[in-house]
Amino acid sequence: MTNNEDILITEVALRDGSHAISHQYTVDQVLKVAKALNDANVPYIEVSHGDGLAGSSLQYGLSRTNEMELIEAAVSVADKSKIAILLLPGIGTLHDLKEAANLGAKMARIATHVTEADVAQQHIAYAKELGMETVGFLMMAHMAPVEKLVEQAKLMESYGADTVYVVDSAGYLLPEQVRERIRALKQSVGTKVGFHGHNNLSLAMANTLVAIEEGATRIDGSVRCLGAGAGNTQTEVLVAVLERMGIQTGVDLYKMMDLAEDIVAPILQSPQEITKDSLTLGYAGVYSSFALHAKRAAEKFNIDSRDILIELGKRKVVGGQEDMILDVATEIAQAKRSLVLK
Ligand SMILES: CC[C@H](O)CC(=O)C(=O)O
Ligand SMILES: [Mn+2]
Repeated sequence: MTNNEDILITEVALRDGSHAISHQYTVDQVLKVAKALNDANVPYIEVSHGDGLAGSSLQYGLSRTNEMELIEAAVSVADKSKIAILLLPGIGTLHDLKEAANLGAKMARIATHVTEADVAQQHIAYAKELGMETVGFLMMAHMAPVEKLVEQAKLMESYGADTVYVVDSAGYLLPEQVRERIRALKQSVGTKVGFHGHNNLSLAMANTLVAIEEGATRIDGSVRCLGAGAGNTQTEVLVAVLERMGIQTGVDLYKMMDLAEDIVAPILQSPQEITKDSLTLGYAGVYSSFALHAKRAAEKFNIDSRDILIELGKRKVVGGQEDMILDVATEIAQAKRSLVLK
């Protein structure tokens, strides 16, 4: 490990948190957050649209600022931290990856649905060619049995991933489910293993600690829980807990607390809480980034957003199927109307 730390944290508020603020980051906000994270010795800072490079679109939500400008801003203030980007093959391209690398991004996290690692081959290989550290990011990890996850992680490894992540995109996994997944990966792949949690069932911290117990050494967190849904494992809290457990992260706790309170809290449109919508994401196993889309659809059709999310969970909708949110909302509204007319 670099820096003799036990756990290396990747701060995701400037990427996953983009979902929570409808992709409205400004250069000034990114400069301030990235500088403070760098000063607090956070090893990796992820910066991208919430849905990864080139995510800015009507389907996923338009960014206020071109993400390449945000990446450039973060790189300009990070002399210790490395800037990471997220890329979902099919949304981001090799061209986007190259542009980010040219701007100084040092880590490429290539994200696929948990059963679709094969679409990451080109992107992982190209990131390696560009000299970047590479992560295979297996999203919606609850949707595949452990053996399938292992098979997909092995594929990511064969493409050149330095680390493979178990990504609990819906915040659905229970601690024992995290345990069996991380344990299986540790037994079968030679890469480092990481964990990315969401706090929709208030289990992000517990799940992260179980992941660490089973040998995960790369952990994602979002300061002030600034991530999709109820947010991720809260970085400053994680640093404090690990410090008490005698586990070194190298991150300065007071500086993280100050950043959370003074810089990040004012960026939030509302405090990150486990609301009825985010709780439903975790309960139904739905992508955390769907929360705001479902809320808007519910308002438009005057229906309960929880009904939309539960139905999306039943249909096992995955990332990239955001258009289904409106379809499901329309169907629920029609069914409601026909009930009234009967
Ligand atoms: C849509 C990409 C997604 O937000 C990536 C991620 O953080 C997750 O799956 O949890
Ligand atoms: Mn996430």
